[in-house]
Amino acid sequence: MILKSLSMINYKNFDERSFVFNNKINCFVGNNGVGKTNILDAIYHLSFGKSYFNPVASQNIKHEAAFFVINGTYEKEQQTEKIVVSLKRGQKKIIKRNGKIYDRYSDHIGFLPLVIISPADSDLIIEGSATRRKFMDGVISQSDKHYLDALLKYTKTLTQRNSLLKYFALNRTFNQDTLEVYNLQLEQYGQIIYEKRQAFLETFIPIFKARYQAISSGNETVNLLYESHLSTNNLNNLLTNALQKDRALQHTSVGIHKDDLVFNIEDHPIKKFGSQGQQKSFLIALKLAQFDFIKTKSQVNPILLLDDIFDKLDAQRVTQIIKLVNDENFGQLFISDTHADRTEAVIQQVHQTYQMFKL
Ligand SMILES: Nc1ncnc2c1ncn2[C@@H]1O[C@H](COP(=O)(O)OP(=O)(O)OP(=O)(O)O)[C@@H](O)[C@H]1O
Repeated sequence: MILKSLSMINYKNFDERSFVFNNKINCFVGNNGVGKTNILDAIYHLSFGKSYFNPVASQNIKHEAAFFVINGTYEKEQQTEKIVVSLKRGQKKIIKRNGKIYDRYSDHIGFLPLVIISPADSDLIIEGSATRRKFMDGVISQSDKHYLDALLKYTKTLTQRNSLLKYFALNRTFNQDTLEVYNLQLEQYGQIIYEKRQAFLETFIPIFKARYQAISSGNETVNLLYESHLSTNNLNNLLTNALQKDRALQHTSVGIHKDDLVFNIEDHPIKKFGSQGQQKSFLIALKLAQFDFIKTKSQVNPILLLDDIFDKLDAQRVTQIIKLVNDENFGQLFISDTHADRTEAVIQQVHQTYQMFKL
């Protein structure tokens, strides 16, 4: 799968901009703030229908403009695929494939597999469990439609159940039967998600460990541990046991929306006990394992976006990573960096064709 060309109108700091890409490696170089990351984010938009960096959709429209349009032309399985993502202020986002609007955004997820490695990934270590669930969801959803479907239904039911708990509290009323309807739905979808997360990690953890060993210089052991309320009991029982607490809190305190993925080094949390270098290697290993996993599942080489990669790693590590992906016949790579010379020196070592875009 190759992204042949990209054009953007009113996307973040760009008025109008078009690029025709190299089939292998593309580098965006320029000073801080010229919009290198924004271009990568536009490519991310074409795969996921949203920004990797800014969850508020309207903030991706150029200041003072009324809309943005991102247009990508891909070659996939000898077919040309035209993807358009557009947003007008105050309206719903539109995603089109070959002129046809998707009824549901989720139908598009996984069609153009993509992995991004960015300095913002450190949130996975620093922030709360939601970012790590989002990571798991992102990896699994790109190769499993049933997972995404169960996740969307679970999230919708959870919102409804929470609204009901608020309604009960506000109106000093309670109805077990109505709540039970939601409990059963949460149990049904939650069990699917729990089992799929477990199965995913069984495959993913060995890949991740191998990637970490390959890119780290040390011999330390790393691990990922899945934590879920559902490992202790089924969700219906958990919801029943938590009823008084949930009524007091006016939201649902147990379920797979509280799952976490613990990042360990030598059996201790990497957040507290990992060095800067170990944390960086950990994050890169996670993302490369994501690349491997999606590639195996979807039989497509995901597009790989390397944002500001030198911010995380020294030139030797960067070369190692690019060689690694190159050796394994990767698809297409997009890199952003402030220094053209540094990037070019690394790229030339992999003996691939490439294109530099100076911004
Ligand atoms: N909605 C928007 N409208 C206009 N400009 C925006 C919008 N959102 C972001 N920007 C601008 O985009 C620029 C940042 O772009 P980007 O993060 O892509 O830079 P970069 O080239 O990757 O920089 P760095 O090397 O520092 O990472 C900033 O100048 C910011 O003000």
